[in-house]
Amino acid sequence: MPAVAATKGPVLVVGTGLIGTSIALALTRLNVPVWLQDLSPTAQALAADMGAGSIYQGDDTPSLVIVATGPDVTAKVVCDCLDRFPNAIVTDVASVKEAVVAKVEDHPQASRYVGSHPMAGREVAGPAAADADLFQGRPWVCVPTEASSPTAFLAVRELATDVGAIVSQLPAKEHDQAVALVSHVPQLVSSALAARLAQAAPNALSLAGGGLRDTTRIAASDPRLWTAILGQNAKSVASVLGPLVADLNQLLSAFQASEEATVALPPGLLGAINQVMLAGNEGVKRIPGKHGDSPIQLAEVGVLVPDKPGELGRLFAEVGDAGINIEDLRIEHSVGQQVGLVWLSVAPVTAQVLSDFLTNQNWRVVLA
Ligand SMILES: NC(=O)C1=CN([C@@H]2O[C@H](COP(=O)(O)OP(=O)(O)OC[C@H]3O[C@@H](n4cnc5c(N)ncnc54)[C@H](O)[C@@H]3O)[C@@H](O)[C@H]2O)C=CC1
Ligand SMILES: O=C(O)C(=O)Cc1ccc(O)cc1
Repeated sequence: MPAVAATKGPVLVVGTGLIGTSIALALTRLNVPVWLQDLSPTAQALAADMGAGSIYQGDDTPSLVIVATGPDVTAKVVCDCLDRFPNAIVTDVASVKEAVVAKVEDHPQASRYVGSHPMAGREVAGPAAADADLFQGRPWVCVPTEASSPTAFLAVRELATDVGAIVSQLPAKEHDQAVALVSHVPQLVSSALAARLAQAAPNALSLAGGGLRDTTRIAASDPRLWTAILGQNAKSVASVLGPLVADLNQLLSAFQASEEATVALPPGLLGAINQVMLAGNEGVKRIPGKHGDSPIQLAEVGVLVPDKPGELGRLFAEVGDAGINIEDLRIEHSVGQQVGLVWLSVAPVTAQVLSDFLTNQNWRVVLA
């Protein structure tokens, strides 16, 4: 993050929930003056108490307005802000862009608007969950309209860079298609999968491991926000969901054939399973690495860590002593066990060295 912000304040954040307050915290940390406004007096006051800025009193003029309300009201709030602040640049952070841009483009002052979308968030809504580091190293898409001025575009780019994000640019329609694939349909699939668990027997749930946790983490997301997001991106979501459902139906037919078959393995079933597994292997390899750079292959080293205070810290310190960088991390917990399985992702050439080193230090090590 730059030590000196390029963003020229004062900045007005309208909507001091998770995203608005996170941006406000990041800008305040850079000494940019920030004003906060929310329909909810509680959200507004809590954001101010968290150190995100001061409550907007209505008599000063911001240079930049960031609209961070739900996507269903974003276009209207952006247009209101273009009217209220005749010299300010206005951006928004809504997860869907085509519906917002289509409405704002008709505004006579649309040259002062550039849309944006930080690709970072959390399952929890509201200012209490905000984090000044939320956007560090995360993608941030700038979505200029035909009317956007270069000055407005530059201001929004600078905002994204100031909060530590990696900036890119897309037209609204392409943006919406891309996020349908990488964010909106994954949310639906995760929720639909987790919904299967609602009536599951406790015995079955007690067997849950990392696989289920990984695939259902985002099912805890805010239903109100996601209903608005998905409703606004229906066309693009349908274009991803349709082929996915077709693939699942094909798989289902292969499995159902086995229910009716007289032989244990009906022809076609294993081929259909293998095909989806191979296609999945190809797809997952294409997800970019942690800094948005080209996909990197990492090796995982599993370490059994006692469920006691300080043990994780001790493990990390010892990995540091070995001179090895932890690229990523996940933890599997088992019900009723006093240990957790910590999976350390490291450069493949260092995996065996790390495993030997930690074994020598009396850790229980598993190589993936
Ligand atoms: N939650 C996430 O992970 C991400 C959300 N976004 C987008 O950011 C925007 C905000 O999302 P969150 O911060 O998660 O929601 P949130 O629910 O935490 O905050 C939204 C805030 O906007 C306020 N608000 C609603 N209408 C308003 C109005 N007319 N004037 C002033 N305040 C108003 C609400 O009172 C609430 O405090 C949404 O458009 C969402 O699509 C973008 C990236 C990630
Ligand atoms: O995609 C993810 O997993 C996130 O990082 C969270 C997220 C949720 C909603 C968005 O509009 C953008 C990002």
